[in-house]
Amino acid sequence: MSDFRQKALDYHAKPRPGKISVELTKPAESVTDLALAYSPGVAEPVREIAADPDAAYKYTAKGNMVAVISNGTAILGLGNLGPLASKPVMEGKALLFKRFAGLDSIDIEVKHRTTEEFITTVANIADTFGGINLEDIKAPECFEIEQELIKRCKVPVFHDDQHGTAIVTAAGMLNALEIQGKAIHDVTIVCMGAGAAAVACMELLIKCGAQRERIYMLDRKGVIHTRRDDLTPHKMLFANNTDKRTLEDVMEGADVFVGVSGPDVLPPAALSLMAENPIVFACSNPDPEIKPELAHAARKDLIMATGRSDYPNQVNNVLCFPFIFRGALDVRASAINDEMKVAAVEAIRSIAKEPVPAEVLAASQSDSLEFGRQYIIPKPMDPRLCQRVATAVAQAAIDSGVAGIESLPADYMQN
Ligand SMILES: NC(=O)C1=CN([C@@H]2O[C@H](COP(=O)(O)OP(=O)(O)OC[C@H]3O[C@@H](n4cnc5c(N)ncnc54)[C@H](OP(=O)(O)O)[C@@H]3O)[C@@H](O)[C@H]2O)C=CC1
Ligand SMILES: CC(=O)C(=O)O
Ligand SMILES: [Mg+2]
Repeated sequence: MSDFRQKALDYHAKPRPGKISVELTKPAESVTDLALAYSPGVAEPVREIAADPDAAYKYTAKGNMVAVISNGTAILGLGNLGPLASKPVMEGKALLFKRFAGLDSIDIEVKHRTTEEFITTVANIADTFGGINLEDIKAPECFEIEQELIKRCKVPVFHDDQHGTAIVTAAGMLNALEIQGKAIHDVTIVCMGAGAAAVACMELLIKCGAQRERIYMLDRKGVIHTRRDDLTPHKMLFANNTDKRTLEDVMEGADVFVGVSGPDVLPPAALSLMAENPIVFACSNPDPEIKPELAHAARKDLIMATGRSDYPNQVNNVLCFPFIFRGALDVRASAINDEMKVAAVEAIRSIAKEPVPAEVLAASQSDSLEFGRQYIIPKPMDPRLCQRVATAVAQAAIDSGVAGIESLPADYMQN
């Protein structure tokens, strides 16, 4: 067994299994404490909530609690390994919610037979939480699941692999294009993968100015084009009227490659076909579409990003989901809308252009980080992410009319 594999297993197993636990926020030592916490005192908030459901935000942990919910059908790039096997990833998301945004979070892995059964299960428990983060649910079911849950739930529902990934990809891409001297309107984009992350990333890049006709999307069968008769409705949105059929066909002259598919599917030789100053986001986890060492050996003029923590330029939804939920929950937003997503993109990308605090350099084990090819996007441990992204998202929720409060407190995110 490799050293790293053993270390990762030990990290999860010791000193106690798993990565999260529950902590108490009130004293529970004496009979007086118990009389308040449990019987008879607990009856008072019960009566308040029965009379007014919003009182749950005042008397329970609901307003600071996110459910991370999966069925394990697209666990990272590992595939459909079932709900229980997804638990380490979902606990990991809970760890990140707490560590980076102070949000309490619990993982829920759902076994189900039909899509409707999954939707009903989540809808039936949604009121317990301030928000629902859907995770690692494969396409195409993820699209129906998210849309239906948004309709049925009063709290924000957000499929992280779609929108968290899209927000971070757009933030990193806009910066990378700026560094490479390219305009988003003019670039040709190859997107390897046509699932949850791919569709949302390309739709958001289009909202940011990319041209749909200049995007070539591929699935396991190759280029998605108008003469294919096996396309789902979401793939159809990206069907090109083109004679190009293979990865090599579309990489010829391309400016940008975005990989949200699987490991090692981009051969180094394909990089030599790309235009000058190309951008490669190989975002599949844990193993990218191409290893950065191979990509840099093939192209010296490249900007390269992966989804991993152990290479420069980590394009990963961890830069978004803790903070977008922090902002949404703090203003009791009923939804996470496009205005909030765009606000998150701008807030994330702006941080990369500013000097990096010493604590972030230390945590990143770097001597220096400066906006450029090796630093297009902030590091997850940058405390400015929580302040700036949550504030921008909360304000956008208020301005777009989905918040439950009228204005942000003057000292919001000041401490
Ligand atoms: N860095 C980040 O923040 C994130 C990275 N990801 C990564 O993106 C990948 C996809 O996740 P997600 O969209 O949720 O999963 P989905 O199951 O929804 O979609 C997977 C897509 O990838 C395609 N695909 C898989 N293997 C290949 C291959 N060998 N060649 C071409 N296409 C392939 C599938 O093709 P087909 O339709 O033909 O089955 C499908 O369209 C994962 O590796 C995941 O780790 C996801 C979210 C965030
Ligand atoms: C990062 C993430 O959510 C994924 O790879 O699925
Ligand atoms: Mg995921």
